[in-house]
Amino acid sequence: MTAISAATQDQPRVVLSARGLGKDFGGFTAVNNVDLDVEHARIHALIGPNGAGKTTVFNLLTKFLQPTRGKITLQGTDITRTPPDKVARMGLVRSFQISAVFPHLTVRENVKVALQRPNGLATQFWLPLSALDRLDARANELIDGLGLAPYRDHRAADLSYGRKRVLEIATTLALDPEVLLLDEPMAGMGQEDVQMVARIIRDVATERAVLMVEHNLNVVADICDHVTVLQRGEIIAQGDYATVSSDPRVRTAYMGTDA
Ligand SMILES: Nc1ncnc2c1ncn2[C@@H]1O[C@H](COP(=O)(O)OP(=O)(O)OP(=O)(O)O)[C@@H](O)[C@H]1O
Repeated sequence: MTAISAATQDQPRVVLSARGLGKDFGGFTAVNNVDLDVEHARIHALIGPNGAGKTTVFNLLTKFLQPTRGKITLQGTDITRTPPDKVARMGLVRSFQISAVFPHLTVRENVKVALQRPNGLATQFWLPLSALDRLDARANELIDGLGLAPYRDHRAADLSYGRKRVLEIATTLALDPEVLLLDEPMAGMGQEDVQMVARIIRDVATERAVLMVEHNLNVVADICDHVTVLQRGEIIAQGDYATVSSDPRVRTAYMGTDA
């Protein structure tokens, strides 16, 4: 590799960006003046105490809520007024947790159903065998890549909680997103599942950007490259975990003290 191409690879590439983002609900400002840059091949955490505005920021970025103020760009394109389905097709995909998985279908069937969406195959009544073969190959690739191979023919309902989350991530990856938004991916999990899902998120992020809301600060410290801390709708700190966790404002926000 030449020095120039190595340098280019090391350059952070911003794929999702927000400037001056704000949301008012009636007279109440839930999010104010949020600037955010989410980079390719990085895991970015959005943290903050309850009611800080994390979910609202997620809803604004994915366009489930219309911003009151500010601008959002995805790969350089202004998406501030773009509807959510179009934003998803442009590569910004949000995980919808287990509800996106059909419990009575097997792991393989769930992934194939998800794969038919981006390919537009679902609208066809029957498919040439070659198309089905391609679908099978891609489904197997996703299943193997996420460590679900031993459970390929298990019904989703019979999977452990952690593996259901992994299957849900697999169905999201079927859309081949450039930016993956995960809302509390570790919620309700035991330690073993947390470690498995953390490993998978790290793998997933080698080829795309991940933005996640996460309450488990051990996970954030472990796998996140960049952390944005919100409090009362505003950013109070940004940087790597070591930087934000030693920030007195963050300590006060979490503990009620900076001691
Ligand atoms: N649709 C709405 N109408 C009015 N207020 C809202 C609405 N959605 C959120 N809020 C308020 O905005 C603030 C931020 O809420 P949000 O759910 O974004 O916080 P959060 O950081 O995700 O909290 P948690 O960690 O508890 O999920 C809260 O005070 C909440 O009550």
